[in-house]
Amino acid sequence: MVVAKSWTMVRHFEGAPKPEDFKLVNTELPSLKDGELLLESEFLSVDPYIRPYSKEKLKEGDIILGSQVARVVESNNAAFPVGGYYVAYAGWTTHFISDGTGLDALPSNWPDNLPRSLALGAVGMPGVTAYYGLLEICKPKEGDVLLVNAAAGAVGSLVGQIGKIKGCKVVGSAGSDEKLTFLKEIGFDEAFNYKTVSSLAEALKTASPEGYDCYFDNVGGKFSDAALQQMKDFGRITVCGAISQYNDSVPPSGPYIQPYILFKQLLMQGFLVWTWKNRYPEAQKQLLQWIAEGKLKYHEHITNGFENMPAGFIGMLKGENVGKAIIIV
Ligand SMILES: NC(=O)C1=CN([C@@H]2O[C@H](COP(=O)(O)OP(=O)(O)OC[C@H]3O[C@@H](n4cnc5c(N)ncnc54)[C@H](OP(=O)(O)O)[C@@H]3O)[C@@H](O)[C@H]2O)C=CC1
Ligand SMILES: CCCCCCCCC/C=C/C=O
Repeated sequence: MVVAKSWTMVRHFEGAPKPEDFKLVNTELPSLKDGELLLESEFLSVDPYIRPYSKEKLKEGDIILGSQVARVVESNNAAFPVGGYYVAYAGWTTHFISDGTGLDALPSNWPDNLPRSLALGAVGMPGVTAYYGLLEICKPKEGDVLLVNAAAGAVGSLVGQIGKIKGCKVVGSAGSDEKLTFLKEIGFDEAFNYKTVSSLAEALKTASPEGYDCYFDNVGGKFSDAALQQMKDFGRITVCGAISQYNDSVPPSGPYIQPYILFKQLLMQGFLVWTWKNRYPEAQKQLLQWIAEGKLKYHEHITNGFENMPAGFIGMLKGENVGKAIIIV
């Protein structure tokens, strides 16, 4: 008999998630039926989307949303043999039973020297987000100036590097000086700490006096208010995230952006990686190749221990991570 440990939501988050919003529960799993398999989570992912989506997708007592790389430990389904590794969206749990629906095998050419946790990061959902969100919406061209915020995180650090591969000048913003050093190490041309600059507008102008052709927005809010004013005519904007607003219970009223969009003739489009689900393999193949060629560097921020998962999640939302925040069971 297997006991699954799972993190459940005690109450809906109000403002920033707090340790007391989470409860660890043990559940005895039943024996497998025909066609079922038992999986054990090896790596789990903590991602910003959990904060906004939990409101509409979860009720109190449910297992927290999330994905993992899990190994098949028992199987009554010949299509999923013991020992196979899959990415699943089974939530914050150490073990789960599946009939195979929704399990994604790791890419078949997974190199022996790469950690499987990358299937949750640079070669997984965040990697695919950076790839299509940048290339299909911002459509960067050689010589373009690209701006990305939350630049030292899972998505942002890849966006900047893909921008460099495509011949852009890349400017990043992040929330600590340690992160700025990281951004320079992975090839960003300019980087500033949005928490310590005296004026966002001035920091954006100093980093690129001629303005920005492409803006990959992970943050929204005041940062975007400032960034829109620095766009060049016909600039392209990917609205990928709005992390500065996920904890707001009342939407802030902001400057109204229509005049900037109108007079600069900007293109601004929301992006959800889920829409690109059937094109994951194409992006993953390219991401793996760039990693193998040394053109794309990945960095992981590891929290050890399933019992520390809420702390890893809360810490990521506060900006403690450099690169992809991962939990090792
Ligand atoms: N649209 C889509 O399909 C997807 C969207 N996303 C979005 O992309 C963004 C980045 O996700 P991901 O790379 O996984 O996460 P990150 O690894 O970038 O971690 C989140 C980071 O956000 C930054 N942050 C937190 N609060 C604020 C704030 N108030 N203002 C500015 N920055 C803040 C922190 O960095 P710092 O120290 O710099 O503040 C923190 O490290 C998120 O908005 C997420 O929702 C992610 C995946 C898919
Ligand atoms: C129950 C929802 C699972 C969705 C996982 C993928 C999230 C993609 C969209 C992210 C948006 C903002 O972070």
